[in-house]
Amino acid sequence: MKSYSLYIGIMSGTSLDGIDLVLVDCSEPSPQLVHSLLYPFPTELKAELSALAQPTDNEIERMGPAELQLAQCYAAGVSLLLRQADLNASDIQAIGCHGQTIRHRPTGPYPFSYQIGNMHQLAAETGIRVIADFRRKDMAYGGQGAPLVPAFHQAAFAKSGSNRAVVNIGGIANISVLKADGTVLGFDTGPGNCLMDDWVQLHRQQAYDDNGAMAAAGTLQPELLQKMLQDPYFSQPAPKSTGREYFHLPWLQQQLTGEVSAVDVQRTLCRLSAQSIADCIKPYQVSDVYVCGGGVHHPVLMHDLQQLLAPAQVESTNAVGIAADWVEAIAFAWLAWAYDQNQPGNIPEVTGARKACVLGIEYRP
Ligand SMILES: Nc1ncnc2c1ncn2[C@@H]1O[C@H](COP(=O)(O)OP(=O)(O)OP(=O)(O)O)[C@@H](O)[C@H]1O
Ligand SMILES: CC(=O)N[C@H]1[C@@H]2OC[C@@H](O2)[C@@H](O)[C@@H]1O[C@H](C)C(=O)O
Repeated sequence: MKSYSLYIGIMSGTSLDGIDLVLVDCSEPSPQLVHSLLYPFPTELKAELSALAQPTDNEIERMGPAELQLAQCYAAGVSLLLRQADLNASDIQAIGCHGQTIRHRPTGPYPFSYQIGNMHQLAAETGIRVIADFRRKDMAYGGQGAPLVPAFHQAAFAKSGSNRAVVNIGGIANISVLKADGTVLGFDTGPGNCLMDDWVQLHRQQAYDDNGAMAAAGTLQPELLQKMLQDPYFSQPAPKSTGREYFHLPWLQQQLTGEVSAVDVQRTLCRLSAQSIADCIKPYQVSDVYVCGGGVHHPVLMHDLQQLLAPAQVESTNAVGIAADWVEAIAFAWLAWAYDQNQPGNIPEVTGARKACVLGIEYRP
């Protein structure tokens, strides 16, 4: 009889579009997705997490209750996932939980990165071991603490004999270049969907530009694009990582000095994401580009990427059998598995850490 090694991955990313939960079988060399669900944030908690992602009033008093409520949501999501998969807590080896990033300041004299979520509460409520706090060990060795998914991308997508790229387009976008010689590069390229989300929220009160409709209605403004691309983050060398405390509505509003219509701004923001991603991949002459994260559902963004990266083939990770919506959550299940195997989860060449480390801390029920 086949034996399983089941891990749960939980990711709630910078878009705050909900909590991604996956059940993954790690008994095979390539982790297999067994079940998945998107658990919604209660409206008030979403608003509070969004507020905490920028400098705001009374942060500590607000963070405490927010991280407890977040853990309760994670636990409710786990309970639903187990019910739907007809499994018990005792069937699961561990949960790998990213937590919610509320601040990421990887540079300066005192770098730090906060992923909140009361992990003791999550372990207590689920009765399952939780592995969390994945970023700070890498930072203790001088790394950026991000991106961490390149190690998983290498395990899941690398192909000997060809240069491939994997692009995650969430709120922020990050790339992994998996080279034919087995080495890996990776970093955050800048905004993925976050500025487009902010803009459509401001003008149409929608959480995101569904199907890229607003971007499709606009015309690219080359001058605005060039101005935005002048931001020093885009030309900064790797290792580098960024977040919502940098690419946010005030950043965009600072760029908008002339008269440009709202739809033209949205079209240009879409190209900004595509162009900043493509500029980073182009030098490596990759044959295939696999895209994951919510950006795969934005046809204008995918079209721009294909146009800018041709002759490389741009497609969703679905094309190689890994569900594009769940790659990040699968990566955190895999990082929990890597913790149990005493296997490093970071790639020093990516994060800039002085050494490869086993990432995470264990919380026992
Ligand atoms: N149907 C759609 N049309 C257009 N855009 C979409 C669609 N579905 C999702 N998206 C975009 O994808 C985003 C969510 O992507 P994802 O869940 O990968 O982000 P995240 O994991 O929260 O962020 P990060 O990877 O930065 O942590 C949404 O905010 C939206 O901009
Ligand atoms: C600090 C933080 O939460 N960073 C996220 C964010 O979302 C995308 C990009 O910015 C990436 O650097 C990272 O997430 C993925 C999971 C990572 O660490 O690889």
